[in-house]
Amino acid sequence: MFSHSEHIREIERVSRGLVTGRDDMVVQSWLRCLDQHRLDPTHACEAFILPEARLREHRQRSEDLIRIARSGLEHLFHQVAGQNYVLLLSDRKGVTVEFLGDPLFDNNLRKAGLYLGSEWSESRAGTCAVGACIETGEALTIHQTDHFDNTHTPLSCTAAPIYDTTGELAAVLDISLLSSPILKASQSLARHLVGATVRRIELANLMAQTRHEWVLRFSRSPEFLDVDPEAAISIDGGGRIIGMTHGGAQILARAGGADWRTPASLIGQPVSKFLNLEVDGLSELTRRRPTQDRLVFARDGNALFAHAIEPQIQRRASAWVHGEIPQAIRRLGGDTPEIVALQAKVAKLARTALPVLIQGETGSGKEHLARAIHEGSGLTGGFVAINCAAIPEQLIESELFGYMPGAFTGASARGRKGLVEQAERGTLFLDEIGDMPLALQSRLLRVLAEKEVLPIGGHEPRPVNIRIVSASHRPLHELVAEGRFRQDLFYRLNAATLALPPLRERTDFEWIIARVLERHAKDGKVPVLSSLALDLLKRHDWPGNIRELDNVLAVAVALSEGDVIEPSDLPETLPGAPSGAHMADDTGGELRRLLSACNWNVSEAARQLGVDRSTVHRQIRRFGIAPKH
Ligand SMILES: Nc1ncnc2c1ncn2[C@@H]1O[C@H](COP(=O)(O)OP(=O)(O)OP(=O)(O)O)[C@@H](O)[C@H]1O
Repeated sequence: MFSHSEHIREIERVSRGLVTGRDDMVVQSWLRCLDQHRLDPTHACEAFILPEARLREHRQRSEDLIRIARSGLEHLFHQVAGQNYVLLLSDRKGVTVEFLGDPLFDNNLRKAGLYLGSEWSESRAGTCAVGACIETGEALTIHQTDHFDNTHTPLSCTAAPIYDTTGELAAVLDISLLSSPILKASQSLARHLVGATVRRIELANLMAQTRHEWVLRFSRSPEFLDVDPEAAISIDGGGRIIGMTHGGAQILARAGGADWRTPASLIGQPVSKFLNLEVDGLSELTRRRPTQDRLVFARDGNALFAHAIEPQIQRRASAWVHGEIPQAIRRLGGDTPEIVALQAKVAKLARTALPVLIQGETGSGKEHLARAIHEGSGLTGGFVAINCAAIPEQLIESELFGYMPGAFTGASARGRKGLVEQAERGTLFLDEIGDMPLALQSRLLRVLAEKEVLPIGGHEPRPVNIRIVSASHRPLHELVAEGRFRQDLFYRLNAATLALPPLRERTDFEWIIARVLERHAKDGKVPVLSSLALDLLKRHDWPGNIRELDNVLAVAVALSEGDVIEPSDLPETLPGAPSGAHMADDTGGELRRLLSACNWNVSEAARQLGVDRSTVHRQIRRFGIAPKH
């Protein structure tokens, strides 16, 4: 048994530059303990466990990492079950934020510092696996008397660093034994297992963060490429590297003669600098081709098997199957060639993360289409809609971006999440985007460009992952030309435009009528139209589109005697009336009925008629219509 005094003597010899047979990284760590951390080997310290409140802060900061790492940790714990190993996940300060160990030994583990909240930084605990791993950025084993502090010499600990996708050290995974065989070599299997677990955690993290970009995975053997790749990088549409696992960073660094310890020399660089590959060539490396054909050459001459994964967004299990048009999108219309072409375009766009702009007259079904895009996307979050024309300008900001507690007079004490955050992992539908005030357009642009949101009164932007669908009944490019809409925002929103035909031009007019009639079934019976009534509907202009049709048929169903709707059940002004003229009946009876059905909400009545509010007001004055009290 190595005594405390022998241990101190060895450390002193090392400090004088003598060779003692210890691994070099242990020697370097002892020297750091003496010279930088000013620790005294004669002074043994108990393990330090953080108070509850501070531990909570550390855990909160590492929440995402813990979530991603957990299944890897559990899998590893399973692999070493029954061998008394303890697993610690520590943050980059060395604080244990997650712990898996046998509860039978709880007390002993806690005493030894193998516990939640223990701090294993080198400056606090002396040479230890977590601390030395943080200092060097490399996987290592600190076995028994390798520890600087005599308190920890019974332990054998193996740790590996976990890097984030930008190449910064984010955490350390440690696997420790309270008592172990004398030989350090006994821990080489532990090092191998920890290394493999960390590799999978980093890969899961890269995949979780990369939805809209390419991921390129590597392996030296074609057999393992698709099932357990060794490394991965993510690449944006312009061919620049935007993320990497540590293995990925090492491949790039080797290929480009750079140092993985300076990630800035890798992130943001064109992939072609490191690999004999351009972004256009990535589609050649997808699973569609046999693995052994997917060989990529690094600039240093090394060859690697590669697997490229196309940009995607997270989907539900029942996600879209290639080639099939989802139900929600099929419900958009009948099967005329024009509508089928529209459905096919919608289906293709739905499964991408591209922002879509919908243009179409009022009431033509823009929101209906936006919902179908959301449902067809397989996104796991919700559909959140905001009508920029319907809420006062000064409220749009807090509605969209939310606010912090006490951000302004009258703000709720708990603050409020904005619609942008409520749409996390889902779709934010911005209806009548043309009515968004210019000042807010810049803030929205920031959300889209930076993928983060800053609530009113907040200082820390929060990351968001949303899909944006916007709509306008006015051609947005005209508003841009008039200087009323920011051009840069227009381009951001308008990766693709979908133009909804007005009802009068729809080739599936009868299909739409059938759907609307189904909605107005009375006692389970779907009303039918006489051929004359259908003829009248076909000849009308429908300035208010499907919403107007819906309203007209609702009234007709209510007025009709039997199941058949006759021309007499339809508004007199219907056939072929030019836009807006159908309000101009002599008595204003139609308008009166509509206004009372809308609770005298003039905007709503105008919407249903497909005319301006001022037109409705003019007609109200003209006919002297007033609400009944
Ligand atoms: N394809 C469709 N089939 C059946 N009903 C539809 C269809 N599209 C829209 N509708 C119905 O038409 C009405 C108007 O649709 P929606 O609100 O989507 O239109 P909009 O263009 O967003 O209107 P606005 O311009 O006023 O915002 C709704 O009652 C909706 O259910």
